[in-house]
Amino acid sequence: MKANRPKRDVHPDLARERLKCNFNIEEVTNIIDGGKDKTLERKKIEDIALNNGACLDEIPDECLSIKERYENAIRKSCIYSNIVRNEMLEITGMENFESPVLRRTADAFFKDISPFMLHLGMFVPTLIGQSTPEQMAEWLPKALDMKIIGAYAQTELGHGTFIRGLETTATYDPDKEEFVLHSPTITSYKWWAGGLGKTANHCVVMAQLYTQGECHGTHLFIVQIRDLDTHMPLPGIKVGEIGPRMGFSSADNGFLGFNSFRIPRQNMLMKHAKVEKDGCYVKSAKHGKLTYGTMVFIRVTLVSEMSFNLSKAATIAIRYSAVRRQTELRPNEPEPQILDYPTQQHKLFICIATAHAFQLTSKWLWDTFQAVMADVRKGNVDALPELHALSSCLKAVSTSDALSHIEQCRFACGGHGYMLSSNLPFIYSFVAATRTYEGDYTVLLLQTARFLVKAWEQAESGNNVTPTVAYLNRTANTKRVVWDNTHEGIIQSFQAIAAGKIGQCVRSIRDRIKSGMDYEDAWLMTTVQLVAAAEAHCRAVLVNTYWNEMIRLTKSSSANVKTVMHQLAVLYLMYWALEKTGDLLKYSSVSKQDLDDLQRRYEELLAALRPNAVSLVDAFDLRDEILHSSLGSYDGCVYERLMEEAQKSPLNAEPVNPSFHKYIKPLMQGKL
Ligand SMILES: CCCCC/C=C\C/C=C\C/C=C\C/C=C\C/C=C\CCC(=O)SCCNC(=O)CCNC(=O)[C@H](O)C(C)(C)COP(=O)(O)OP(=O)(O)OC[C@H]1O[C@@H](n2cnc3c(N)ncnc32)[C@H](O)[C@@H]1OP(=O)(O)O
Ligand SMILES: Cc1cc2nc3c(=O)[nH]c(=O)nc-3n(C[C@H](O)[C@H](O)[C@H](O)COP(=O)(O)OP(=O)(O)OC[C@H]3O[C@@H](n4cnc5c(N)ncnc54)[C@H](O)[C@@H]3O)c2cc1C
Repeated sequence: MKANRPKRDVHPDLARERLKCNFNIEEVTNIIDGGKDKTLERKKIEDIALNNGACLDEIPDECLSIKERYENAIRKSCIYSNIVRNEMLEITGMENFESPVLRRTADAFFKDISPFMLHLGMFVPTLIGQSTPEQMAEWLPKALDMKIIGAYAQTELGHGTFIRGLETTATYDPDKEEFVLHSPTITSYKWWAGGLGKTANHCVVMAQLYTQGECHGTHLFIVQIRDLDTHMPLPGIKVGEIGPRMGFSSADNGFLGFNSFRIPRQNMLMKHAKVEKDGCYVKSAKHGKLTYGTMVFIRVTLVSEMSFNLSKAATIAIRYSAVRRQTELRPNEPEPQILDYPTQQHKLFICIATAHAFQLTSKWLWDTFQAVMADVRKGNVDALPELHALSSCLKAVSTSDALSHIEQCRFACGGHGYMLSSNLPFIYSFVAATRTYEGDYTVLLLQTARFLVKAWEQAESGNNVTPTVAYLNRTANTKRVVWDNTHEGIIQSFQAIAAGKIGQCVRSIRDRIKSGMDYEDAWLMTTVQLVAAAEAHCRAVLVNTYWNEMIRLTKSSSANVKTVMHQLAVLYLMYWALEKTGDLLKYSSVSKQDLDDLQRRYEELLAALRPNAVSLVDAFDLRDEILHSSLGSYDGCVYERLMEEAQKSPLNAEPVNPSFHKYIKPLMQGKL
């Protein structure tokens, strides 16, 4: 079902915008992609996906029933995974099966979510991260070759956050050398796993391990849940889909219950702990939380995922704003493009800057993750707490910021932004889920806060702390930092805010303990402040990393590219400084005059960026097939596309709907 769309001339307003561009777009694209070779590789992979059946559906997905939508998503997922398996992985290399480039081509097929996403997104990474070499040899080739399709079943109806509270049990039976999986209560039913409801025939299950009469906490097991031939659930398995959701509508999120269901001993994923044939439990992990590794991995990848989603929303809203005209400024003058309104620029330019900030930070985070994992493989887990703290806060803040900026993009498109054909509601509901899944925002910031409180205490007593909190060594014992409106000054102010807030948390906890509370209650009473402190730390990390990476990556760029990349980074610093004026007043010597100057400079910067705005989103290089938007296509033919999409509404298939004769007419005639 491939729709042939008419090729149109570029809207004159967009064409004029492109003539104003004063920098080399390709250079910026190369920076975002991570180098010229990476851009070429991405384009090659996109060509393969888009020339091989990426489908613009004749009937929009949103006009289909739940069942039709799922079936269409499965049809396309099969085509897509075949292309990934047979063609794309040849280019990226099998080890890069999770490359963001592959991920973004998937959007050419699915406005919503592929039911296979969690197979590649979590099942395969769990096999890689949690298996012994023998288990990997057994399962991984089958999974990569789509001979088995998996899900990640951790969350239960009763618990998502508190993993130690999960209720599913895996009890070892040494006589048969099997584990017996059981769901003892309704709340122990697995709930939410993507692809579990109808698609997966296997899944990774997190369950409480019992052996020799003792509980050893949560461990991971690989479980076949459906017959590979008939796809019927195996005896002892109760599986289904959880029902309609805000987004993720084609991902068949599922529930799963076990009735004394048996699996072989070898199906416990035994990289970090094992159960011997006789039932003896042996732990080899040097760190108690290594079984949570897949979650850390996904949290790391989500930062780049947020950059991608934000760049899509920004492209749609900025191209639309260049074409949309509204309200005469002066009598008899043409209505301006809405992009000329500084209020519109304020909503949208931060989205471009944030997409850059997240992209550059995500590459740095990925390198950090790889280095820590290499250490872990050698048995050194010293850097794991810092990685956990860092990935937790960056996941929380990037998903939360992306969500609010994407909502601003929708606001920026007025009524048309509310149309599903704009794609903004799909992008929004996808990103809304990311703020919750893989660790809720508040919960993850509280994890970071635990690390920060310990780091603050170390710094306070004069000990050196780890790199991402090194600013505490400088600022832990300082009251207020001297305000300086350069980029270094603003970055230092963010570090001072973070240090000030963490210090205030430590004092609050100590005061509460002094007044008779135990540690747990004192911590609990301080959690509102602790969340704010962890967020402030994350902002300090983001501004510092974005700035340093921007400088590093533009060293050999042309002058105008340097300028525009510099402008975006300064805009990012100023935007957040102005958002946090209360904190600046509290933790730096900033004056009212300084803040007024900052506001004025920010407004001047919006105006300076205005001529390059459309080209900056062109530099994201998002093809129309990936954007799926009536408002954001490269040619800017917004009104034609809106009308075209309206024609596809099933309600327009007939001039008069039967409900007129059945209900409305009798009502009009007083016969109802
Ligand atoms: C064919 C088409 C496909 C195309 C797609 C292609 C590719 C896809 C690629 C990318 C796509 C992008 C993204 C989408 C992919 C997948 C995502 C989709 C769906 C989401 C799936 C899920 O949501 S899975 C479920 C996730 N669940 C959670 O995250 C639960 C959150 N809870 C926790 O993480 C934890 O349990 C906790 C941290 C809240 C608490 O744990 P607990 O055990 O109670 O620990 P504590 O007692 O509080 O702490 C003790 C101690 O441990 C430290 N710690 C905790 N966690 C970790 C860790 N992970 N690592 C290291 N250390 C850890 C903690 O800090 C404490 O330390 P201290 O005692 O020293 O303070
Ligand atoms: C679209 C989607 C896809 C998903 N896919 C999967 C999947 O494939 N596999 C899987 O296993 N799971 C999956 N999940 C589940 C997801 O990981 C959990 O929903 C998430 O971790 C949050 O847990 P929860 O639902 O138990 O929320 P809760 O923990 O019940 O949170 C509810 C509220 O309580 C607050 N709260 C909870 N604990 C604390 C605390 N200690 N301190 C302060 N506040 C707290 C939270 O901040 C939140 O405001 C998915 C969820 C969604 C929405």
